[in-house]
Amino acid sequence: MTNCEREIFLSPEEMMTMENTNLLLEAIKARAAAYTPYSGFAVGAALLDADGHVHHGCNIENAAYGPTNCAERTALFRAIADGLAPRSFQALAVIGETDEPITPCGVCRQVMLELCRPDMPVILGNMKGDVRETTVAELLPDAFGPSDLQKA
Ligand SMILES: O=c1ccn([C@H]2C[C@H](O)[C@@H](CO)O2)c(=O)[nH]1
Repeated sequence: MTNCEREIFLSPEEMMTMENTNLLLEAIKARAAAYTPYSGFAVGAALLDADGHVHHGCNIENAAYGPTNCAERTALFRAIADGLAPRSFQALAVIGETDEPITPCGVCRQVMLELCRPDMPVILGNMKGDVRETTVAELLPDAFGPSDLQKA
């Protein structure tokens, strides 16, 4: 057996790290499309669906500021508009040029809770390579969510 033929076995932790890295790389690709004439702060998001497909999102700013859409919501709304089922997603990665791994705004946290399962992993990164993994529920404790209206 040559070195090339030898199989490489990865531990579950190593597999997880690889999947997170891949999704963050997709978020970096998504970030390239950011429209940020006001803040100059580009953010990218990548949403992994149940079939393994990735949906890109970027922030899209507005002269009136308020209508600005964050990268996270762009990815989620795009996937829902494309017909994917709410709460069917596997993971969301987000990246921006922050000192620590980027942390989503409150509006995006509420939208994540609406459209993702509470235990869905959220992988947060920055352009220096720092990474933090959390979940939708951890990002929005004590939340008012779909179950409170019993329309989930
Ligand atoms: O998690 C975040 C944080 C901020 N932004 C955007 C909103 C705005 O366009 C810019 C500055 O807040 O970054 C995101 O897209 N996602």
